[in-house]
Amino acid sequence: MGSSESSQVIKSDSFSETSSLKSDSFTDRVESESTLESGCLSIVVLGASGDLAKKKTFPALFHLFQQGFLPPNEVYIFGYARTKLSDDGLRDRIRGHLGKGNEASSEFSEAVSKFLQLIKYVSGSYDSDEGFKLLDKEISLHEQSKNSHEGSSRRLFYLALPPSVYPSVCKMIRKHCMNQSDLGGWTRIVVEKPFGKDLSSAEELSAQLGELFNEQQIYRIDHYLGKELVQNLLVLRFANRLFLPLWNRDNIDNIQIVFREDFGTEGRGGYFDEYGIIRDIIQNHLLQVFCLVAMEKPISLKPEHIRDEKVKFLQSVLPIKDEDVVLGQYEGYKDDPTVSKDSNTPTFATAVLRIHNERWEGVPFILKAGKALNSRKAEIRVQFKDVPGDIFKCKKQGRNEFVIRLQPSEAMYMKLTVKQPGLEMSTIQSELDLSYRQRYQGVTIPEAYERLILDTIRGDQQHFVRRDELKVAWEIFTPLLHRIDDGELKPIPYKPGSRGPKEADELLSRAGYVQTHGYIWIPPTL
Ligand SMILES: NC(=O)C1=CN([C@@H]2O[C@H](COP(=O)(O)OP(=O)(O)OC[C@H]3O[C@@H](n4cnc5c(N)ncnc54)[C@H](OP(=O)(O)O)[C@@H]3O)[C@@H](O)[C@H]2O)C=CC1
Ligand SMILES: O=C1O[C@H](COP(=O)(O)O)[C@@H](O)[C@H](O)[C@H]1O
Repeated sequence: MGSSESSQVIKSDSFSETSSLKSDSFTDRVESESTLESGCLSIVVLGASGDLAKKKTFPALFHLFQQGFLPPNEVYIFGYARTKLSDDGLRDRIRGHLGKGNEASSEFSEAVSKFLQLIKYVSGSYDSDEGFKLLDKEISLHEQSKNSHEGSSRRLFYLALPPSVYPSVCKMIRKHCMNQSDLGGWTRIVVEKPFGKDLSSAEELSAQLGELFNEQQIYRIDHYLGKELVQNLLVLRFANRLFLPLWNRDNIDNIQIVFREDFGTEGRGGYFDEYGIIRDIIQNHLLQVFCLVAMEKPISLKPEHIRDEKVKFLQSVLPIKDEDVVLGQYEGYKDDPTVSKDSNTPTFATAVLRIHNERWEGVPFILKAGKALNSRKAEIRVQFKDVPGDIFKCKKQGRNEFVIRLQPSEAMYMKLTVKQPGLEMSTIQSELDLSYRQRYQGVTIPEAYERLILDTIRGDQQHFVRRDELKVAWEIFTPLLHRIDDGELKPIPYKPGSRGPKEADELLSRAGYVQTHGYIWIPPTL
């Protein structure tokens, strides 16, 4: 990319125009740099025949369409992949995945039909000129049909593709499908994880993409950053006086960030075996949550200020020691014909991360993720230190814990010791509970992808991973990953449907976590 064109694109991305797109995010009110534009918008889903496109990308686009964020007079959606399909063939593939519970209503069917009519399919390969020339022609036809002025149209390319084809696809987009940006138009690309396999491959990929697009045009998506309770973390920490004095090594003993799934790698064994649970979940999703839980307050909500703080925090993470890691592999994992018979790939991992900074020195952060476990949930568990001077002799009952349940049943609850109601002066464990289903009845929590795609259209990179952030994330995990790849660390077998290897619980208690016995939080029912 010529430098003048590159700077022109940056400039156009910071234009602020009036918009027909709805905008109600609080970041808009607090001096966000996100753009508000109108004009022709072409959304291109590359890999449209695939699993992610069908299950996440098209449904997210449909929900945005239903809410009026993708006005039919401005927006057209293109699916692109190698598979030979007609427009109707693609529509039939995705139709059944668009519902969110109200499928029976005629209003819903009407919305589905209108949405599907906005979709066109173009077939072509990922590295040949013809397919992308054809794609450009179709996009241009759409832009002309909307009387869009050259230079004012917007083109969003969503790469729902294996990362191995990112470089060739990006080259083709750059060569054939770029938009002029002189009237505020833009070209943006969204790339999925896994972004590389280790530090050097990620850096190589970043360099390849960096030659073609500038950082303002690249949206590295991590869908955990679009989850409601993840988006709430900065508000919770920095808009509540209550937490400010408590959120540090003086008060907090340990923090867990946990991801559990109650199913295995079904249907994705080939992909998973190459990557494993650390690359699939911990290095990206859990690490992003970790940043938001522990980073310092950004000077504003501008995307660069937030991402600067994340990078600074990640740079203070100490190298991970082998004795701070437990790996597991569920029994039966290798029965999948797409998985190597002598696979050393972990499907479970617990890693204790330690921070070298003033706030967190000595506080272990325990990142845990596993497939084929006994439940499906993701949560953050902040365990406070014991109360000094235990006059109620209640220490053994449990410590205060602040739990943020990301999914399912979004909630925040604080485990407290209270007086047992009645005549006796005895204590029990209870909770202050904010359960979203109960507190926000009738409010639909948007899907992560829905929010993040809207951000890409608005040009808000706050919830996307910056290149230097990605680099530090890989720096933290690459030495450990290489030791696993070389077979120096081996996963311990565990039974599907269990808690994972018992060694992980032993590591947890070595790190200082004290389990509360005889208490369990039950999500309130309506
Ligand atoms: N599926 C999921 O739940 C999630 C996926 N992701 C990420 O999203 C991206 C897409 O995932 P997913 O949809 O599952 O992937 P798929 O394996 O379904 O691939 C998507 C499409 O890419 C094309 N494709 C597949 N393999 C190759 C190949 N080796 N070379 C060229 N083209 C290929 C196929 O289209 P055709 O042959 O028609 O061209 C396929 O339909 C990946 O980066 C993945 O890691 C991230 C989070 C969750
Ligand atoms: O990125 C991925 O995430 C899913 C879990 O996402 P969730 O939103 O359902 O928690 C995981 O199943 C998959 O292995 C991984 O690639």
